[in-house]
Amino acid sequence: MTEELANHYREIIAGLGEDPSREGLRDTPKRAAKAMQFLTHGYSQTLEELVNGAVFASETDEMVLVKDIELYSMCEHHMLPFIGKCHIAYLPKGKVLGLSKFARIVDMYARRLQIQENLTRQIAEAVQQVTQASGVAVVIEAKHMCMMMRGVEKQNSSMTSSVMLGGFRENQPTRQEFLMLVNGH
Ligand SMILES: Nc1nc2c(ncn2[C@@H]2O[C@H](COP(=O)(O)OP(=O)(O)OP(=O)(O)O)[C@@H](O)[C@H]2O)c(=O)[nH]1
Ligand SMILES: [Zn+2]
Repeated sequence: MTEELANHYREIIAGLGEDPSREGLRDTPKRAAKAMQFLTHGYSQTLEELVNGAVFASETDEMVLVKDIELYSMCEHHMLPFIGKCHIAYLPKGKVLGLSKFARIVDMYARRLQIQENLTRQIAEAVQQVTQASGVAVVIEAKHMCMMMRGVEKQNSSMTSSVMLGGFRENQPTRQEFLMLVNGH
C-alpha cells in the first residue's frame, strides 16, 4: 500500500514539473506516502479498541470538562491541514471515561479527511456512545491552511464549531456554564 501510494506521489512530483529522480527528491514519494498514511491513520481505528474498557463506575453527575486538546486534521476538500483545539464536556450518568481517551477519540476522527463540522459531531456522538452521559458538548476552534496558504489567503480568521447533546442542548444554564469554562471568564 505504501509502495502504491509512493508511486502516485512520484507522478504528482513529475506532474508538478519536478524531477523525482534528483537526489533531494529520491526518497520523497515514500516519505510523503508514509506521512499521509500517518495523517489519516484514524481510518484503521475503532472506538471499541481505542477505549479499551477504560470506562469506570462513578457517582458524579457534575460536568467534566477536558479543555485545549490539540487537534490536527486534514480538510477533505483540499487535503490541507486544519489545526486547532478541541474542548469536550459531559454530564456523567453512572460512569466516567478515562481521561486520555478523550484525546484519543479526537485523534481517531481528526486523523481522517474531514470537514470541521462533521468532525465536531463525530467526536460528540462517540463520547455519548461510550459514556451514555446525560449530555455532551464539543467545541472546536481551528485554522484552515486552505484558507491561509491559498484561496482567500486570510491569516487571522478561525472557525468555531460546536455540537451540544442532551443536557447541554436542553438546559440553558448548563450550556452557559460550559461556554464560560471554555472561554475562561
Ligand atoms: N464548512 C467548512 N468548509 C470548509 C472546511 N474546510 C474547507 N472548507 C471550505 O470548502 C470550500 C470549498 O469550496 P470550493 O469553491 O469548492 O473550492 P475552492 O475553489 O478551492 O474554494 P476557495 O477556498 O474559496 O478558493 C471552501 O470555501 C473552503 O474554505 C471545513 O472544515 N468546513
Ligand atoms: Zn480546504
